[in-house]
Amino acid sequence: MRIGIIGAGGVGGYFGAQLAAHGQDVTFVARGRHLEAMRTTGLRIESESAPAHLFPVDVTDSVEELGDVDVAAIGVKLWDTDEIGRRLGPHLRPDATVLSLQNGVNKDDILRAYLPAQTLIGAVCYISAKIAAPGIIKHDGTLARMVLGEFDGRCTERTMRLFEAFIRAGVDAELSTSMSEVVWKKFVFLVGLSSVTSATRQPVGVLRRRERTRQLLHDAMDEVVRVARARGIRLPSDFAGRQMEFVDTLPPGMTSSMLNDLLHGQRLELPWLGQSVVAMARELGVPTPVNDLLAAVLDPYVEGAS
Ligand SMILES: NC(=O)C1=CN([C@@H]2O[C@H](COP(=O)(O)OP(=O)(O)OC[C@H]3O[C@@H](n4cnc5c(N)ncnc54)[C@H](OP(=O)(O)O)[C@@H]3O)[C@@H](O)[C@H]2O)C=CC1
Ligand SMILES: CC(C)(CO)C(=O)C(=O)O
Repeated sequence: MRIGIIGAGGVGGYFGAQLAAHGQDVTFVARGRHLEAMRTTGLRIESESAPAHLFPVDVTDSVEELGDVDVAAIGVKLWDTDEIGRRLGPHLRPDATVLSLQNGVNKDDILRAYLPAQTLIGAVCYISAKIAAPGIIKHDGTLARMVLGEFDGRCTERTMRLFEAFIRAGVDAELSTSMSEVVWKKFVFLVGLSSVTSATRQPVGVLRRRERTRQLLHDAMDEVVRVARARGIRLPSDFAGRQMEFVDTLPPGMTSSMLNDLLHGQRLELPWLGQSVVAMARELGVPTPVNDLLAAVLDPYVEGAS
């Protein structure tokens, strides 16, 4: 398969490198010093479970050059989604497949505005990875999970081909027939984890060990479950409790991509995560005092360090 990876950061760089290292024809779109390093020294994945070094790397700075790919996977931060959709849409083949590796519950709606309707499939990934230095992606722990599926629940040849490509690349992949629930389940976990790790500047091991922060994490997730249920998403009412069991399996040093951005003075995805929960909850009349407070505490950092 000819695969374009737009945004070669923590997520795009990791999954793209694994696909390329296992036989797929991958072109990355990158920019700045990361692009230069990928051109000169390649793309290195530092990982305890799946280290890799691609050299040479097929990399460009032009989204428009991906016009003939079979699959385009989007791995930019949420604030760059509109730009990517606008640039990619007119160049895509009508039979291409697009998947967003991003977080949040409105990533696919943003893209739908720019892409031919049939191109988009659902995707949700679980991984902790970041650009450690130009050309180098650091994968923390061993979690590398990808859930894929058509939004209408059908099992199609294209989702099957992609699923098989991820499995061959060593990714813990799964095909789902209920992608909107999958997207919301990740959202519940991520909103809680990103807001609480960022507000406390602490990793998951500390948060789950201390009674108060454990309760805070549970309650932040539980409010998102209430918002989801008020919107008609079929999540069990005790889903936050079940997510705490998942939290207990994570490596103690794991944080979140938002805390990584905060510590590096970068913009935060908060408007699409915790702050969007607060906005949805207001419309629905669902009380979310924990997320209101966390969103307010993090608000001064949303635009990054000036
Ligand atoms: N990191 C993680 O562990 C996880 C992240 N996610 C989600 O995945 C998404 C991506 O996050 P993450 O991988 O951390 O992000 P990163 O910041 O690590 O990577 C994004 C990359 O895309 C580049 N980029 C943005 N726009 C363009 C463009 N027009 N042309 C070329 N390159 C571009 C950025 O460059 P520049 O730096 O110059 O902006 C950056 O190198 C987010 O929605 C995040 O929430 C999901 C699961 C886990
Ligand atoms: C919590 C985590 C690491 C899980 O994939 C994530 O999605 C993020 O921090 O953006």
